[in-house]
Amino acid sequence: MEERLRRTMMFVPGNNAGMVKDAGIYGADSIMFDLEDSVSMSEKDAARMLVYEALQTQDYGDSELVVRVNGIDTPYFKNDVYAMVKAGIEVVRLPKVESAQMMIDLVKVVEEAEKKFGREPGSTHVMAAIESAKGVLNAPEIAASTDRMIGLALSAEDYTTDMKTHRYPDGAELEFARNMILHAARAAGIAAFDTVFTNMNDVEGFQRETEHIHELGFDGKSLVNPRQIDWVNKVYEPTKKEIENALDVEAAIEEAHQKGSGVISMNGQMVDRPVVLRAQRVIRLAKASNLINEEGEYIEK
Ligand SMILES: CC(C)(COP(=O)(O)OP(=O)(O)OC[C@H]1O[C@@H](n2cnc3c(N)ncnc32)[C@H](O)[C@@H]1OP(=O)(O)O)[C@@H](O)C(=O)NCCC(=O)NCCSC(=O)C[C@@](O)(CC(=O)O)C(=O)O
Ligand SMILES: [Mg+2]
Repeated sequence: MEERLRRTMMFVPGNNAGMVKDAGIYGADSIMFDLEDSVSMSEKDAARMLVYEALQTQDYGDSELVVRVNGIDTPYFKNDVYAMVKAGIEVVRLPKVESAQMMIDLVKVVEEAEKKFGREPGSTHVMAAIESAKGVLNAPEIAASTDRMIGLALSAEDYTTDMKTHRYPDGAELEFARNMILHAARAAGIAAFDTVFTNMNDVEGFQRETEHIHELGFDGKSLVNPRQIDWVNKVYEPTKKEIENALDVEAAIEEAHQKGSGVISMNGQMVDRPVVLRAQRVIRLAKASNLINEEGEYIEK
């Protein structure tokens, strides 16, 4: 199956009826309804009901549907998971994950809910938000904790609090966590999401951070505002040169396969499996940015 693009995962406060209703119009790769920290204690039940209703009635297009449930040690957790699985959510994101056992405990509740509400067993995926030093150090075992896992996310607001620091423009305080999470995710074959950027007025800072995490190899970022979607997509958009090279690689490897070989030389450059996999990712990103037409050619903008 073709790997899903997850450049943009937008938080939508679960108690905001307007935002929940319109969340599908912005074209986020993933929409993440939040039942946790953007919802006050007094609104937890109302938010869960609002999101449940919206999942039954709204059309969110091609966006992947994710919910951030309340923490496993809260009184809301089980009701959140049951309601969201009943509504057919695609991914449950567990916040403040510090151990593989927390993911195993989540999956147990997801399994119960799938059984109770007649959902296909195994159809609900999960992901972990890493928000503490303990979570970062245990990232490899968390990433490998269950077959349902689609990704790890860095949650820098809680993480920097746990580390007794705060966020700085150069992001030095996040480098260790970013590298741990990225390596743990890649070793387990799942996605890695960088953290939210919360200063809406600092567009330059947002772009700088996105370019940095794109270079490191993250799949994308968690976002708090629809304006950030285009900014991320722009950074992840391949260049004309990258696209043309990827199309050449695809053609070259096709020719190699016809000759019964897995490797070929293209303009003096060896083309083998890793080069092909990178080219395929460039082509997927180019298609998502409407930069390749039906005939598989680059579209000049
Ligand atoms: C930031 C701001 C207040 C700015 O307000 P503003 O009013 O300036 O927004 P504008 O740009 O003017 O809005 C223009 C139009 O877009 C609509 N619109 C805006 N935002 C939308 C959205 N998110 N979803 C759908 N629609 C949206 C809006 O309704 C309007 O629609 P309309 O009136 O029709 O034109 C607003 O965006 C917002 O509330 N964001 C969500 C905040 C949130 O969820 N925080 C919790 C998650 S972080 C966390 O918990 C930390 C973490 O846990 C993270 C981790 O774990 O990763 C960790 O530890 O790090
Ligand atoms: Mg948090």
